[in-house]
Parts: sequence; C-alpha cells; structure tokens
Amino acid sequence: MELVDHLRDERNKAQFDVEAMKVVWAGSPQELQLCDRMANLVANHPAFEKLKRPMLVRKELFKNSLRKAAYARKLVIDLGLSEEEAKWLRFYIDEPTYPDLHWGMFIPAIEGQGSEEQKEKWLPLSRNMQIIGCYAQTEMGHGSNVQGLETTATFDAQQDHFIIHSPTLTSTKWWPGGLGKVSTHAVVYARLIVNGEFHGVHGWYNYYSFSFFLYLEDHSPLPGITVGDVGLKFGNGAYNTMDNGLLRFHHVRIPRNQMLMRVSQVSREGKYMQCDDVPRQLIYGTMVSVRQTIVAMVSRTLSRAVCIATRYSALRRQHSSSSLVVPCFLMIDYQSQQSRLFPLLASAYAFKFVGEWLKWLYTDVKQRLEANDFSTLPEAHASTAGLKSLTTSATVDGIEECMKLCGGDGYLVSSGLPELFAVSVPACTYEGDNTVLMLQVARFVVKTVSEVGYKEPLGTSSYIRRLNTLLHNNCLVQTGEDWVKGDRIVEAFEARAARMAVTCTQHLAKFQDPEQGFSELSADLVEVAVAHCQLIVVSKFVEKLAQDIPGKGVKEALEVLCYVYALFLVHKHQGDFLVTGYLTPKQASLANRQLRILYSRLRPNAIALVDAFNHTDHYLSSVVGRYDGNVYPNLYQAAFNDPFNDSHVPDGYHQYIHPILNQTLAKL
Ligand SMILES: CCCCC/C=C\C/C=C\C/C=C\CC/C=C/C(=O)SCCNC(=O)CCNC(=O)[C@H](O)C(C)(C)COP(=O)(O)OP(=O)(O)OC[C@H]1O[C@@H](n2cnc3c(N)ncnc32)[C@H](O)[C@@H]1OP(=O)(O)O
Ligand SMILES: Cc1cc2nc3c(=O)[nH]c(=O)nc-3n(C[C@H](O)[C@H](O)[C@H](O)COP(=O)(O)OP(=O)(O)OC[C@H]3O[C@@H](n4cnc5c(N)ncnc54)[C@H](O)[C@@H]3O)c2cc1C
Repeated sequence: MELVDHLRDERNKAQFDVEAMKVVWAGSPQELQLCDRMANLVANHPAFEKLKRPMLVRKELFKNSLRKAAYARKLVIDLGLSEEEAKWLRFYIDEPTYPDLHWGMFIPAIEGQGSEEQKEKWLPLSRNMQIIGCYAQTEMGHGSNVQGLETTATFDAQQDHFIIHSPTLTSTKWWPGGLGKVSTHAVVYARLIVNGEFHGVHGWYNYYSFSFFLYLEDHSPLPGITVGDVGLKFGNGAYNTMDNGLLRFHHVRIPRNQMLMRVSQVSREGKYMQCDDVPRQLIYGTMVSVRQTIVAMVSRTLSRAVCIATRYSALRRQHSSSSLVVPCFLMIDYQSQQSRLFPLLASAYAFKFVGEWLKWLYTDVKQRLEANDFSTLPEAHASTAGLKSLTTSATVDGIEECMKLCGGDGYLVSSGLPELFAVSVPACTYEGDNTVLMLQVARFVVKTVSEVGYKEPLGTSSYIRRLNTLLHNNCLVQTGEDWVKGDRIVEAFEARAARMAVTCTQHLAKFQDPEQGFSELSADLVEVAVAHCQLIVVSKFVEKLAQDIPGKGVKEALEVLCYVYALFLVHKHQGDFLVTGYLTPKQASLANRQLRILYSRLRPNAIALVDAFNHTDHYLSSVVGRYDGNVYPNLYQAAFNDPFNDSHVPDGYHQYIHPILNQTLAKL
C-alpha cells in the first residue's frame, strides 16, 4: 500500500537542508548516526512497545519495566554496546527505571567521592551490574536542606564500624529512585559522629538488602533495615515505573571503609581528617553531574512536545473569522497559535545549544577536579543549578502549552502529551527544587557583584566586569531591524541582568543580617537569577551562530530561531527591561513588532524544523504527532484500541443504569 504523506506540502516549503539541520541538532554526524541507530533499535523491537503503558496497574507496569530493563541489558551485552550507546538505548526506551539511578547517580557518586582503593573495589562490580545501587540523600523531613539531614553514622572505634541509624521518623530516607524494590546497595548520606562530635553530612557506601546474592529467592532486607516504595505517583504510567523508595536504619553496622573517603576520612583510631585542599562541597558533586545531564537531555523532551503540537497544528483546519462554515485556516496560520508555539520551538533549539556548552563546561570542571583544581566549581555549580532550573521549568510549562495547542485531542493519552507532562514535571523538583536552585544562582551573582574591584568575574559572570557601561549606556535600537543583531541582543540581556543584580545587591546591603535580607528579598533574587540564566542561554545561542554551520539555509533558519527566542523573552519580561531603564517603551514595542515578522519567516520552515529532531514515531508515541500526518483514521482507531471499548456494556451498567432507566432505584 502506498504511504501518503499528509504533511508533504508543508515539507516542500522548507527553505533549508533538513538533513544538514539533523546533524546540527544531534551535535555531529557521529552523534546523529548513533542516536538514529539506537532509536530504531528500540522502535523495531517488540519488547519496547509502550502504548499500553498508561492502561497498566502499578504492579504490571513495574514488572513490565523490569522486563524492558532486562532486555536492554541483554542487548547491551549481545551487541557489545558501548556505555554511550547503552545510555541512548535507555533514553529511547523512554521509561524511568532503576538503571537511571544506578548509572546516573550511584556510579558517579563512587567515582567522585570514593578513594582510589574504593573505586577499584566497587566500580567493576557496579559496571558489571553485579550490584545495583541508588542515591539515598533525601529524607522525609529534609529535601532541599541537605545540612539538616538527620540520619546518623556514629563511629564505633572498638569494632571499627559505623553504626547507621534513623533516629526519627522524619529521618527516613524518602524518594530515592531504585531504592524501593530493586537496588542491592545505596550511597547513603548521613551525619558523621566521631567521639561524640558532629562532622556534618557525608556519603556512605552501604548495602541494605540480601538481594546482593541474586540467586536468593527471599529478597528480604538485612536485619535492622526497613525498606519499601513511597507509593503511587502522579499520572498513570509516567514515573510509576520507578520504585522511589523509603528506608530506615535501626543501628545497622557497616565496616569503617564503607565511608566514601575522598573528601574526608576517619582513621582506625577514630581521628577525623578533612582531606587537604578538597572542598567539602565535593560531596554535592553528583548533583552537579546529574543537573548537567538533565540540561543536556531536556531539549529532547521539549522538542518532542513541540514536534507533536507543530505537526498537528499544520494539519488541523479551523474556520476563518469571516466564514464560520468553510474550514480553511490551518491552526498553525493563526498568529496567536504561532505566538504560543514558535517560542517553544525556538526554546528547544536554544536549550540544545546551551546543553552542549554546559557539557563542555562540566567536562572541563571534571578534569580539573580530578587534578585537585577546584577553582571553577562555584561557576559549575551556579550554571548547572540555574540552567537545570530554567530549562526544566520552561519545558514542563511548554509541554502543558503544547497540550492546549492541540485542543481537546492534546488531552487524550494517545496524543502522547499527558504522559510526557507527568513524567517530566518532577524534574522541577528532583535534583533540587527549581526555586531553591535559583536562589543558589542569586547568591553566586550577588557575591560576584559585591566582589567587583578586588576579584575578577570569570566565565558566565564576566559581563559584570563591564558594570559601568552596562549600568549607564541605554539601548541603541531605533528600528525593528536593529533588534536582529546578535551583539545588540546579548548586550540587552547583559544590561538587564547587571542592573537587576546591582539593585538587589544594594537592597541586601541595607540589612544588618545578610541572611534575613536574603530571605526577605528572595522573590526578587529569583528574578535576578532568571535574568542571569536567560542571558547564558541567549549568549550561547548567539555564539553558536558565530560558528561555521554547513548546509543550505541552515544558519539562516537558526538565526530566526535565535532571535525568536531572545525577542520572545524581551517581550515576556519587558517589565524588567523597562523598569531597569535600559529600554524605552518604543524600543520594547519595536521588539514585539519584529517578533511577529520573525514568526512569519519561521512559518514555512516549521515542519522541517521539527523533522530535524529526527524523532521516530515510537519515541513520540503520539497519534496526532505522527510523521506521515495521517491523524484522523488513527485517532479513530486509537479510541477502539482502548480496552474500555471492548464492550458496549461496561461493568456496573446493569446494576446502576438499568434501575434509573426502569425507575427502580428503590431496589438499590
Ligand atoms: C523536564 C524534562 C526533564 C528531562 C530529564 C532528562 C533526563 C533526566 C536525567 C536524570 C534524572 C534522573 C533521575 C532523577 C533522580 C533524582 C535524584 C535526586 O533528586 S537526588 C537529591 C537531590 N537533592 C538536592 O538537589 C537538594 C538540593 N539542595 C542542595 O543542593 C543544597 O543543600 C543547597 C540548597 C544548594 C545548599 O544548601 P545550604 O545549606 O545553603 O548550603 P551549604 O552549606 O550546603 O553549602 C554552601 C556552599 O556550598 C556551595 N554549594 C552548594 N551546592 C553545591 C554543589 N552542588 N556543588 C558545589 N558547590 C555547592 C554553595 O554555593 C555555597 O558556597 P559558598 O559558601 O557561597 O562559596
Ligand atoms: C520523582 C522524584 C525522584 C527523586 N529521586 C531522588 C533520588 O533518587 N534520591 C534522592 O535522594 N532524592 C530524590 N528525590 C527527592 C528530591 O531531591 C527532593 O524532593 C527535592 O530535593 C526537594 O526537596 P523536598 O521534596 O523536601 O521539597 P522542600 O524542600 O520541602 O520544598 C517544598 C517547597 O518549599 C520551597 N523551599 C524549600 N526550601 C526553601 C528555601 N530555602 N528557600 C525558599 N524556598 C524553599 C520550595 O521551593 C518548594 O516550593 C526525588 C524526588 C522526586 C519527586
């Protein structure tokens, strides 16, 4: 049967080379080839079917996810896949499961915080999956406040042991993924007590379950340990494939050498030693690593939602305002639809490029840390925390908007959007609540501003070196066209960020107690941090455009996206730009007018730009976002694929409907 491409006319409108754009989106021809291979491996393997997922009850859902993870592991071994290939394989399986935490947090925690001897012992076991681990930091009473963790690790010099204990209900470890049912081991964060003295929070490599011996049928916890799942989470399917767990210790003994000893050590004699030159913050290093990973991946999540909404918008017709009878307008041709959709399309590209940059920054920091150079850690912390916060919040809001952009059909599970939203929304909370993370960025920015004159601002904060110019020179834009110049746009974002930071720093200086000031001004400080992070995203997009980008029309299409992203933000936050006095109302309205012109330039490329994401239909799992655009027959069929339509007479009909129809309610 001949396949009909319902989006062919839209595809023919493209003004750039889509294959070349696919390479830009993937990062390199090699990355494109790798992702394509892994995506198709998953798409063509029946083991990874996922359409029935939202219909399954938790126990079936969980068993199904274990089966998929086991198949994935088998494929990794049978095909001899590299760690990088295995990572993409897991990504395209598109189901949160215990290996995410094992590979994403447990192993990095040992790598970053273990001594050489500890790494030699535990890493091979972990990499071969002879043990499965998780990252147990959060407690029932303490998530953001890591210093408040209550679990204790008391050194017993006589037996050369640590005694791990949960002294209160609120000290129960609460939320760690993979902990509830699967993991055999955990990196546990607890307060160190040596000779009755507290030494703050540290990490311990710990085992809590007999399941280390995989052949045991009885998967029961070690004595003194209570473990379980925290319970059903938001959205059927979604994150319920993960066994987020709870864990309590009752005076559980572990050998002294299971304390992760890179940052500090306890000797056989019970002497506590902070390792020379290694900052205590290194115990937070795993979070820096995962926040970076989240930013590297988030653009794919947003691109998925945008791809679905763009394709459906380019197919579905609505009435024009002049004729309520003849459906003529494609949804995508409504200005109002474009003004909601195109900034999200531009954001997906913007987040991809900032993610690439952050990966570079993190790789550099990691190498420095290995060589005991900790100088760039504060910058890495602020950038990973801020960008994780900015991009996940925007992505989750964006998915919700895409759902609305598809009208009622977006709300159907078969659109793929509700599940995508449910699985993504906890990203605003895990790895640090987004507001708490923005406050960390604000601390960094305010500190940088306060130190001007005696400490040189570096990296992402180097704009603060030009504070005088940024505070006193106002915007030079006179025409709409003036707004589509990279350096002018970056300068506008620098001026806004600098002015907001200086104002807040001055307000803070009025408080005698800086912490009280920080608390009272926290809402303003979050806005300072947002301005700083948006500047990073905009400037990295502009820097990307300065590179050599091959392919017909590719650079031009990216330029339009970059300006859409930036001018959309200028419009959305015009209050900031106006209040700081950098823009006049006239310049702000020129930005908005230019934005509309950019939407019309983006319009013919819209479908090609989402095709360049190279998403398979399996990954999208969306009837309305199908590549061939053959939506309506499939939407109709999907309704009948729902087991609820197996029968015309649902359970309960005879019992509860017949009495109403027959007026025999009294018998109920
Ligand atoms: C939307 C789509 C999503 C797509 C997703 C795609 C892929 C997903 C991939 C992976 C995700 C998979 C699973 C997720 C699993 C989730 C796991 C978790 O959630 S683990 C638990 C995470 N918990 C947190 O993040 C807690 C947040 N709290 C903190 O980080 C800290 O306590 C806080 C708030 C930063 C600081 O507290 P505070 O008490 O004020 O300060 P401290 O005394 O602790 O420290 C002060 C100094 O330390 C510096 N600092 C803080 N953090 C770090 C760090 N991480 N690295 C380096 N330095 C750090 C801080 O700047 C202070 O420095 P100065 O003294 O000012 O110099
Ligand atoms: C799906 C999922 C997976 C997770 N996986 C893991 C895991 O594998 N391992 C692990 O250890 N943890 C995990 N967590 C826990 C996660 O890291 C915490 O939920 C997160 O750090 C936030 O902490 P909290 O839940 O205690 O929220 P809280 O800190 O109680 O925050 C609640 C509210 O208070 C505000 N708030 C808190 N502190 C401040 C402050 N100082 N200033 C201003 N506002 C503040 C926040 O903005 C938020 O609005 C997971 C959580 C989820 C949802």
